[in-house]
Amino acid sequence: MDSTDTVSRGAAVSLRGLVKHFGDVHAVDGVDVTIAPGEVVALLGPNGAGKSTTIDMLLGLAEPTRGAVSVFGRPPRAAVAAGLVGAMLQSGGLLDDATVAETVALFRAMYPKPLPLKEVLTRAGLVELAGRKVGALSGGEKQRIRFAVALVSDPDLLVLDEPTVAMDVEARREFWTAMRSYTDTGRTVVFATHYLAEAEDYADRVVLLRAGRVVADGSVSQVRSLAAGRVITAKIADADQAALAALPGVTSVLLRGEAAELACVDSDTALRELLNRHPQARDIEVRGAGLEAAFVTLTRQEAA
Ligand SMILES: Nc1ncnc2c1ncn2[C@@H]1O[C@H](COP(=O)(O)OP(=O)(O)OP(=O)(O)O)[C@@H](O)[C@H]1O
Repeated sequence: MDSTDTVSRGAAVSLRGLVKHFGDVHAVDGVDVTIAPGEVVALLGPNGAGKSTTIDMLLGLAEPTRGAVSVFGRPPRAAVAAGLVGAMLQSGGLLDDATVAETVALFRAMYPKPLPLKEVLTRAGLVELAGRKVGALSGGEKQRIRFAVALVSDPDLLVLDEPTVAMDVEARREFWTAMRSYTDTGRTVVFATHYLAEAEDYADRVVLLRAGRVVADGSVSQVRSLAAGRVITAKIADADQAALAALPGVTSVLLRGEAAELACVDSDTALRELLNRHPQARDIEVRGAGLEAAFVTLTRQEAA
């Protein structure tokens, strides 16, 4: 047994050299990620980055072209069959004529030791909707049913593909409160999202994907500082957009009259060069950039 095997045995999720091609499309192109039990991991990336394809392989819904997936040391399907994994997918079909309680009861019947019905309904915020027909619910309410279904087996790992996509701000907040009470019990969560604020607020770790590859992997603050770590603002007379953009350490420039805003991967080098070339620059400020700036820079850099 090599050291990688030792690591993946204790891991909640191990993705090794994972590749998925659809003809010429390299949806996932060599992903290596190990997730420890208890981690809450956000999968971030622009459209088509490979998030859903990765999740499908993680759940055993798609076979990798190459590479290996294990969940709690087992093949994904075995982990799912053992009730270790709960999933909330974008396309999960629901029966419109069944009530909320009937729907949850149906899924409970699939597992040997499901959570009590009342507890599932409470955790998913569905107690008041229990008797309602599924077809009469809003998009956000249906998402709560999908969350309940993901919880019925009392899984150790929850996998969520854009869980709050149809929810308004209040529903999203309630969803994450419910999720927090679940993760506080030490469960592992992997969620894909387009909302950077959700990754920032709820994930311990961010895995940033672009074109099927991992372009950043670390805590929110590590990923934030990896790319557009800093933004320099300054007033510069006779500034030239292209010349500023060509300064070492600068990734992009916004220029309005004399006011320049420089997104930087290396703000120390950029600032030295800026003052060298524009000694008259004034009102200089250097500040940290948000996760959104890092996201834009990292995904754009790779595209170039
Ligand atoms: N069944 C399929 N057949 C052919 N191409 C596919 C298939 N599924 C996904 N793809 C392609 O693989 C790439 C990755 O898609 P994927 O759905 O995994 O991305 P994503 O990051 O989840 O995107 P989004 O944020 O839009 O959901 C895309 O180019 C997509 O068109």
